[in-house]
Order: sequence, then C-alpha cells, then structure tokens
Amino acid sequence: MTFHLRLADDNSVAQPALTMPEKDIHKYSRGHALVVSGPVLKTGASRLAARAALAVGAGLVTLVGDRSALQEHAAHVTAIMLKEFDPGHDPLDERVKAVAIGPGAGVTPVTQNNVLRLLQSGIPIVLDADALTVFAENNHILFNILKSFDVMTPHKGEFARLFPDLADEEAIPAALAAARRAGCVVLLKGPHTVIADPSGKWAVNKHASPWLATAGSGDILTGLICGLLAQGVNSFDAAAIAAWLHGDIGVRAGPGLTADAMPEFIPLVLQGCLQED
Ligand SMILES: NC(=O)C1=CN([C@@H]2O[C@H](COP(=O)(O)OP(=O)(O)OC[C@H]3O[C@@H](n4cnc5c(N)ncnc54)[C@H](O)[C@@H]3O)[C@@H](O)[C@H]2O)[C@@H](O)CC1
Ligand SMILES: Nc1ncnc2c1ncn2[C@@H]1O[C@H](COP(=O)(O)OP(=O)(O)O)[C@@H](O)[C@H]1O
Repeated sequence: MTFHLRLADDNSVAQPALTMPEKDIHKYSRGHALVVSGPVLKTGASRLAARAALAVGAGLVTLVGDRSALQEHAAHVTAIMLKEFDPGHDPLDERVKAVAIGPGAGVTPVTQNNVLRLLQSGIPIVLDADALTVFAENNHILFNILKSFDVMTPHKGEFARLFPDLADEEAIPAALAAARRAGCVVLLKGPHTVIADPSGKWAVNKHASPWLATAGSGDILTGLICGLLAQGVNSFDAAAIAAWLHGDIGVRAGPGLTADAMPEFIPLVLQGCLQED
C-alpha cells in the first residue's frame, strides 16, 4: 500500500492517491508505530492518536506508558498493544518505525526527558502539544536535536510559545521560518494548515471544516502522521497527506463530530483515495 501526495498548482494539498496493499503484505511490513501515553487520568489524548495511527494503516500500534496509565488504556483498547515505558526499559526496537509524543503528556520534566531520549533514536518522531510546550523556555535544546525527518504539529498557541517572534507573521512564511530554525518539518494547524520543511518546501491544506475544532482533533492528526510515517511515507508527505485525510473526516462528518468518532471515518476517507488497478 502506498500513499501519494498530490499538490495543486498553488501548493494546496489535493486528495492523495492510495494504492492497494501488495498481496504478500504482513503486519510488520506495514510498520510498527509507538505512541507515548500521558499519565493516569490523562490517557485519552494519546489513545486517540494511537487509534488514528492504527486506522490509517500502521500494521501494529503500541501505547507505551507507566503501569497505571496502561491499566486505564486496557479498559478501552483491544487491537492496540500496551507496553511499560520506564527509565530502565527502552520501548524502541528495530521494528518501531515512528513515534508520537505530546498529546496529554504533561508539561513536566518527564515529558522533556522522554522527548530528548526519543529524538536520539534516529526514528521519525511526531511532536505535538505538551512535547512542544515543555520547551517554551529552552527551545534551543529542542532545535539542536531535531532532525529533518521529525515533525512538529503546533496549534497557534503552541507555535507562539516556541517561535514568539514569528507568531504574528502570515502562516506560510511563519511555518517556513520555523522549519528552517527548528530543522524539522513544521505543520502549523489552523483553518488552513501549513506544512513546511527546512529546505523551503511548503504546502497548504485547505480541505477541512470548522467541525474539526473540537477537543482531541489535533491528537487524531498526530496519530495519522505517525501511522503514515510507520508505513514509510516521507515526513513532509506524511504531514501533508495526514492534514488532507483529517480535513476529509471533518468534511464527511459535519455537525456533531467528536474526536472519539473520528477514527471511525478513516476507512471511508481511505476508500475515497483508493486507486483501483
Ligand atoms: N481527550 C483528551 O484527553 C484531550 C487532551 N488534550 C490535551 O490537553 C493538553 C492541553 O492542550 P490544549 O491545546 O488544550 O492547551 P495548551 O496547553 O496548548 O494551551 C491552550 C492555550 O493556548 C491558547 N491558544 C492560542 N491559540 C490556540 C489555538 N489555535 N488552539 C488552541 N489553543 C490556542 C488558548 O487560548 C489557551 O489559553 C495537551 O496535553 C493536549 O494534548 C487536548 O488535546 C484536548 C483533548
Ligand atoms: N476552524 C477550523 N477549520 C478547520 N480546521 C480546524 C478549525 N479549527 C481547528 N481545526 C483543526 O482541528 C485540529 C485542532 O487541533 P488542536 O488545536 O491541536 O486540538 P486538540 O489539542 O484539542 O487536539 C487541527 O488539525 C486544526 O487544523
């Protein structure tokens, strides 16, 4: 199964093309995605991300966290795997192809340490929410360690914390300057979502709906990006394709959409992208 990013002449993201999986595909060849859980009573956001990563096609998804957080997840998830993540127990192995961290993580030293440790792995990491906010006072530490294949997904508030001098710029130049400075792919969320990379490449996703403005919606986007990265899609394309797929959920679902319901729309969204042989 491959995803192809399609851009219109004005760099807006068009409906991506999806091909059928090869006949001999197996779950490990579809990629293993890992999502770092928040602590107990803050596990919902990471669970949303994990559900989206699995639905978009990662072969396996594991939520990693401490024991009490995993017990909470165990009451909710079935296909998603659970694994303890503690300082003496590295959750990464050669089969993990992408990691997401930040949703519900907490603005704490634990989150900061986890981010720095994961960024040393050489595996593409999606950083969202608290994984960004936690570096508001020392953004240089983050920028020094990010790689060009990592992806950050700030909303406007998170963007202003990391790039205060760019916060009042137009979204496209702001995202481009941020990507250059941070050295990674930056996806700046909003009614129009801008994707930029350190080389100056950019795209804008306008295929969306205000019904997406609901708690946990960004966590779903994080999971979509992570799930695409796990399948081997390059980071810029994964961010841009995920923005379109996420937008399509909003367009299809309309009123009453909640983040809990979003993963259930993903099969329909993918079906719409599928190219018949
Ligand atoms: N179901 C869940 O468990 C959910 C957990 N969430 C988690 O809650 C924590 C806090 O995230 P939040 O995003 O709510 O808050 P933030 O900690 O990012 O701060 C929100 C503040 O930023 C300002 N802001 C400026 N522009 C904004 C924009 N475009 N969108 C949102 N806020 C903007 C707001 O006015 C507000 O004062 C994160 O860990 C997040 O992952 C949320 O994702 C919501 C759902
Ligand atoms: N008015 C809007 N029109 C289109 N998309 C929107 C609108 N408001 C929010 N979104 C999308 O919804 C998502 C919200 O993400 P975020 O702010 O991180 O929410 P949360 O932290 O609750 O998960 C982003 O992908 C954003 O682009």
